Amino acid sequence: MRRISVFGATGSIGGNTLDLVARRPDDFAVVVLTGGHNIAGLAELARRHRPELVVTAHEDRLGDLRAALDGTGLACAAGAGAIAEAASRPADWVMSGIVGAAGLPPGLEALKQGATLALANKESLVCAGPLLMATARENRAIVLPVDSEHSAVFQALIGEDLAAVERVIITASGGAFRDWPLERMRAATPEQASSHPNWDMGQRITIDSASLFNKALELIETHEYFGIEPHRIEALIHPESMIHAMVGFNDGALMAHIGPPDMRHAIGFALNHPERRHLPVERLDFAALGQFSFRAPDETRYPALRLAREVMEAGGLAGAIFNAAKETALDAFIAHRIGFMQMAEVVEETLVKLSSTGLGNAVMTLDMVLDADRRARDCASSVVNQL
Ligand SMILES: NC(=O)C1=CN([C@@H]2O[C@H](COP(=O)(O)OP(=O)(O)OC[C@H]3O[C@@H](n4cnc5c(N)ncnc54)[C@H](OP(=O)(O)O)[C@@H]3O)[C@@H](O)[C@H]2O)C=CC1
Ligand SMILES: CC(=O)[C@@H](O)[C@H](O)COP(=O)(O)O
Ligand SMILES: [Mn+2]
Repeated sequence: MRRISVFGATGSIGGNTLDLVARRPDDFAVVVLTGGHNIAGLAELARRHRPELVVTAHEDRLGDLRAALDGTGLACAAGAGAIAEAASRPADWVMSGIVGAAGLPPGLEALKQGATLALANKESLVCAGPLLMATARENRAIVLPVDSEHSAVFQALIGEDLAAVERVIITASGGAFRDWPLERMRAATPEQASSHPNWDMGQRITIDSASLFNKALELIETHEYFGIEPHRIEALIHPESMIHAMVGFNDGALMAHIGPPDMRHAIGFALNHPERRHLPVERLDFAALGQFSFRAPDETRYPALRLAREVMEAGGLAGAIFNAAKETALDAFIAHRIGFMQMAEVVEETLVKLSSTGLGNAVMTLDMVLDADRRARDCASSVVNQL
């Protein structure tokens, strides 16, 4: 019986993870479930999976969580500190399914206690790739990528020599506005951006898909996780979202990972690793699909891709600044305070203003990352206020 914890249980990744877990009740014992504002959803999951501990991220919701769990005998806690502490509870496998930089501290705690970290929270690698990977190495823990493209690259690399990799192509659906002219994108609303053509995901990543900020994060994630040089990593628009990534080798071969847009594949691969087991995902009928299409992303429509390359070039704390500025800009867009294309302006201006915030020769620590994150949020907020 494997002991597993799910951070971000009330979200899209959390739901898909627990769907797989519920299909094999004899194989898993649930240690921790965490959520945020969705107390009713968290309590329902807790009643079904009977974890040792249930945690909400919000201290002021502890009373609500207690009431929702009344009569279950389940222990509960609240707050960001409680979430990080919960991650230090012994578990074999931990799903990192919180959205945003808030996923970093519990991910590090899970690695410190030697768990396998199934990493959906790409922000952890963007903000603190060197720290996360060093923490895994030092504690002989494993990080398994769950982001669909990175799971695809991981699978294409099994048995291969990284030195033989010439290029990695990660695909992008193009998001909600892929066929819109740029002028129309400028006036796009959060409601319009919150609808994904292929994937069923949380609102924040769905909007990031439309701006290609999601792909920008994923370029950095590829660089940080696999150690592949930035010039070898490409983004390619593939509207069908069936090919998730391709790895090109020095003999000209390309290994493509193909499957339906269903996160239960990438989550299930990490859950069953190192085995492969049956998963309840659709089997593709290529004759019925007919064809796949591709196009190059236009960087005037998607400045996020250029910014990601600048971030990879700068290294150090630039990833933490980039992510925090992006999260702040996204909040402002969702609140109708700035336009869709202005999100990239906020991020670019924050990167320029904080360009001297570096690591120097220092080794990255969580405190440094959190400090850069705070400064970037402050700076990006003042940029938003001036727009
Ligand atoms: N959804 C997908 O298919 C994919 C997602 N990812 C990545 O996985 C992560 C999760 O995405 P997704 O599931 O779509 O997001 P959702 O918005 O659906 O879920 C996010 C989860 O995090 C919780 N949460 C939100 N804010 C905080 C916080 N400050 N502290 C602790 N918990 C918090 C939410 O709680 P509550 O809702 O209760 O407030 C919820 O449980 C993201 O990093 C995303 O980029 C990567 C690839 C695919
Ligand atoms: C499912 C997944 O991994 C998402 O990150 C997905 O890639 C988002 O779709 P886009 O390709 O539109 O960014
Ligand atoms: Mn992805």
